[in-house]
Formats: sequence, structure tokens, C-alpha cells
Amino acid sequence: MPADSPDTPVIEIRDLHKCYGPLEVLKGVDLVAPRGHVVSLIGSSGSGKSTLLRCCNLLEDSQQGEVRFEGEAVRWKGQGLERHPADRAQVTRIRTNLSMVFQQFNLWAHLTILQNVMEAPVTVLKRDPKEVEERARHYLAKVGIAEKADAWPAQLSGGQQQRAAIARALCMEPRALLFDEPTSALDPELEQEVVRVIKALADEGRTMLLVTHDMKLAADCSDHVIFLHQGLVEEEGPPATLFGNPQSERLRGFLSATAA
Ligand SMILES: Nc1ncnc2c1ncn2[C@@H]1O[C@H](COP(=O)(O)OP(=O)(O)OP(=O)(O)O)[C@@H](O)[C@H]1O
Repeated sequence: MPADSPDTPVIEIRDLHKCYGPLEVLKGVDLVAPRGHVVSLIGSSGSGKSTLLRCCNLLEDSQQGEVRFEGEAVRWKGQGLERHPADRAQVTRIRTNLSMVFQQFNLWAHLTILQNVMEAPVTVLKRDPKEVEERARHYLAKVGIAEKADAWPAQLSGGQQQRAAIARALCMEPRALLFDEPTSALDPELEQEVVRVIKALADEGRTMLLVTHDMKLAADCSDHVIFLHQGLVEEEGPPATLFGNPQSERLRGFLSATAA
């Protein structure tokens, strides 16, 4: 399929193996994120969800298998510590287009919220600051914190900081958003404000990969859910099937444990 076809998946992973020393964390995982779809990754702690997400935007390398971004194969070269993606321009392109939202927000403490949102488009992508500021303010309004533009991160609640981190990811105008447990660091009442933003983005038809412990969030926003167990896809499918009629004993056990 040509890379510019609308049917080309934004992310496609085939038979991915990832080891940390002797520990094989991913043991041959496939994942396809078609344009406009939300794919959620669920599974027990240590099953490899975050590692898989990090392999998508080259924060981690892999030992075997293939990662494709919009049909373009990502190549690595070298051995061990020398191993690196072959093409630096490709890394920038992929990291820019697969914007990540982390569990711990990772805002710069010495920059205001507006400056945080503007930072990468201006310094990395060399976009016009005036145009970026307009976009940044638009996205801050979209996540409901327009009035916090001039505040410092420490002056915001956790939920507001996470919404600022989402505005920062959006301001890169990425092809897909990668969420790594975006609500796990939040108190339950603050969690809901972030959940609302993520659901609104899913309703807009954005392509997203979502690692989450929140089964309700996965059920409500996903087109496809993948249940990982010890580095392998144990079961996957549309949320209604996966949550409504789980087939494997492990998934049934996992769902009843998380519902408890
Ligand atoms: N940088 C690293 N070096 C060594 N081992 C690592 C590293 N990162 C992750 N691991 C190990 O890889 C395994 C998978 O970790 P990963 O964070 O992908 O799991 P997870 O499913 O996202 O877990 P959680 O839900 O707790 O975040 C774990 O055993 C973890 O200890």
C-alpha cells in the first residue's frame, strides 16, 4: 500500500521483540493503529505496555521485528550501546508526529504553561513564534485552561498540568498521540477532567495509542483493545467484545481483578 494512502496505518508493528539484557519484555507483538482509530493497551503491571508504546516513537530500540510509521520502515543499525536509528531526520519526523503524553506530565518548571506548549514547535520545528502562540492558545482553550497560560507549572493542579501536557502534544500537530497512563498519577476527581479531554479527542477521530489501567476509559474511547500478558498479545478486539465476552482465562482474571 503506498505510504500516502489514507488506508496506510499510522503505526504498524510486526513481530516485535524487545529485551533488556537477558529479560525479554516483548516476545513478538503485532499492533496496527489505523488512521482515526484509538488503540488501547491493557494488561498487568510489567506486561510490556509502556515498552511497546516507547518502541513506536523510537524511545526504545528492539531486537527483532519491524516498526512502520505511515508505511515507512524504521531502520536501526549498530550493535549494543552503539545501536541507533539509521536516519536522524527520520527520528525527528517520527517523534514530532507521534507526540507522547507521559504519566508524570514532564512540564518544564522554569517555563510558563504557554512557553511549555510553544517550546518544541518553535525550537525543534523552527515554526514562526507568532503562529505557534496562536495555536498554543487555541489548544490551551481546547483543554479548558486558557486562563493558565501565564502561570508556572507548580501553580497548577495535577489535572491541569496533565491537560497542559496534552495541549503541548497537540501543538506539535502530530499524526497520532501516544498516552502512557495519562491518569495514573492523578487523584480520582482530577482524573475525570483528563478523561473528558481524552474522550473528546477520541470523538474528534484522532489517532491515539493509549496505555491505561482505567478499563472504563479503554472501553469508552477505543476502537480496538489489546490485552498484553508477559510480552505477548493474549487477546484483542473491539472493546464491546473484549470486555463483554473475554475468551481467555487470563483476561477474565485480569478484568475481575481490576473491577475489584
Ligand atoms: N529501562 C529498563 N531497563 C530494564 N528493565 C526494564 C526497563 N524498562 C522496563 N523494564 C522492565 O520491562 C518489563 C515491562 O515494563 P513496562 O514498563 O513496559 O510494563 P508495563 O506493562 O507498562 O507496566 P506498568 O503497568 O507497571 O507500567 C518490566 O519487567 C520492567 O521492569
